[in-house]
Amino acid sequence: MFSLSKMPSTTSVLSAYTTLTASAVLLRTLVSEVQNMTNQLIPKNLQDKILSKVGIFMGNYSSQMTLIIEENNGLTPNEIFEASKFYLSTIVNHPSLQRVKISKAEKERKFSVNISKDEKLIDTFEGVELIWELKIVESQKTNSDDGYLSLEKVEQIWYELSFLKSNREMVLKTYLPFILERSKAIKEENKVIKLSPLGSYGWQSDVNVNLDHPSTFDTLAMDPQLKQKLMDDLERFVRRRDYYRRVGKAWKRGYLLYGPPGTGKSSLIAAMANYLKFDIYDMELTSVHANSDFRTMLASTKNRSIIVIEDIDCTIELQNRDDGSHNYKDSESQVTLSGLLNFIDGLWSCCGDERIIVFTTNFKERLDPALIRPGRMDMHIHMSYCTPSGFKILASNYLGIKNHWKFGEIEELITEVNVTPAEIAEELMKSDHADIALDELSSFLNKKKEDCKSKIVVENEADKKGDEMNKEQTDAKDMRKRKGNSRRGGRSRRKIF
Ligand SMILES: Nc1ncnc2c1ncn2[C@@H]1O[C@H](COP(=O)(O)OP(=O)(O)OP(=O)(O)O)[C@@H](O)[C@H]1O
Repeated sequence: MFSLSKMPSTTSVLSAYTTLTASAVLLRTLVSEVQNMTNQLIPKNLQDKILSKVGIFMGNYSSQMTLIIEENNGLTPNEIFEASKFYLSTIVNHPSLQRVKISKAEKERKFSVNISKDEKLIDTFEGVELIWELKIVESQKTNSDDGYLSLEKVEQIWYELSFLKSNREMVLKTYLPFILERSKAIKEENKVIKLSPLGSYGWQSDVNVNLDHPSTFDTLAMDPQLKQKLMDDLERFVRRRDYYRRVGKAWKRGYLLYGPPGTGKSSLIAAMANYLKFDIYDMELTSVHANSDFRTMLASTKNRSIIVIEDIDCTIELQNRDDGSHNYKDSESQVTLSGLLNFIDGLWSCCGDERIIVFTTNFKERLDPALIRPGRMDMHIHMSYCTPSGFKILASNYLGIKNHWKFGEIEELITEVNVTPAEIAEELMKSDHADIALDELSSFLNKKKEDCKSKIVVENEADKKGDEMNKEQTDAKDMRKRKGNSRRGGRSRRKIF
């Protein structure tokens, strides 16, 4: 029981306090001495390691600090959280981890792995130990939508990043920026390229699909120099952000791909998208009803994308709509060539960065000169019939061979006939055995050559017949003229109409 007689006197309390203070001073001096000796004897890195261990086991939080990285920054996503998630997924094979979270979205190709709740992952950066931990707290929120009360599960998620206070500067100035950069690179590597239709309804996220087109510059059969030129051009384009700003040009580039059907125009677009990791918007001009739609469509596309208008020659009536012969009251409610040109390089085309516009056509000569004049489409790329070097690429793709005794004969035939890479690809796919497939191809090419010869003979004969008929007609005309003149007796020509 508490009694006043047992209370210590003021003098004894003061004396105890003095003793304690003296001991504290003594202890501080001792600690400082030990610190000095330690600094001289033990390297800084090792000291940090020991301290961090001591900190963990003895709960000495004074030497440690923890950064809280929440999922959201108010209403917007927290970029560091996202980056940390990507980064941690690349180091989950660390031996310090016992449990790893694994998942896969239906449309994704790869598993996604990450640290699981309350699991500690120790990363080492520039010799410093950094301890990551994922925290999840579940709670329930009451909703009162439509007058009904319902309970909603809410998850609060954050990462805790702990390290020694002495490394604070390094973490903020080097480690976190490194994570941001690294996650950007990983995102790029794993990016699934999307293909979306683009019509007057704008871009609809629910109709986009993963591109999943296997075409790459390696698999494309096209003139090697042209291929290299295009790849260099694309690379220069993506790294020229500052250049475009400096010269006052919108950061976009236009390519016109032309050539016969089956020469690889669509495959080239897919190869470009795979190379740059750009999404593709496939614009359906037939679904555009008014010039004003172009603006909505442009605004709905994302940066780092390729906008494709295939078979632009099929929309040739645009030319007539715009040639002034039609007196449209309101050009905004019509689709006109000038509307399309505005879409390509007008003011609205400048909203957004790293945009590529690609037109394809089988008939370049049918296009309105305004569409292809210099400066509008930056590069015109001719996709030609197959060449011997193109055939070798296809043989390597389809049969996995670099050489074969039949190559010489086939290459010669290819220079004699117009054959598309698509036709060659189809023949090569007929068998897994190189001998059989190449035999098929050579018979196909020989037949094509024969057909071509007989076609030329028929055409020549038709030309000859035509020439003869023309000659007969001209002779008859001359004859009639001569007769008429003699009847008129040199009178001046009468106007018939
Ligand atoms: N240059 C090429 N290199 C590799 N494969 C090609 C090439 N050209 C065509 N092919 C093959 O032929 C198929 C059809 O080619 P693609 O659709 O790319 O041609 P296109 O020129 O776009 O034809 P179209 O004008 O009819 O749209 C492709 O899937 C591909 O397998």
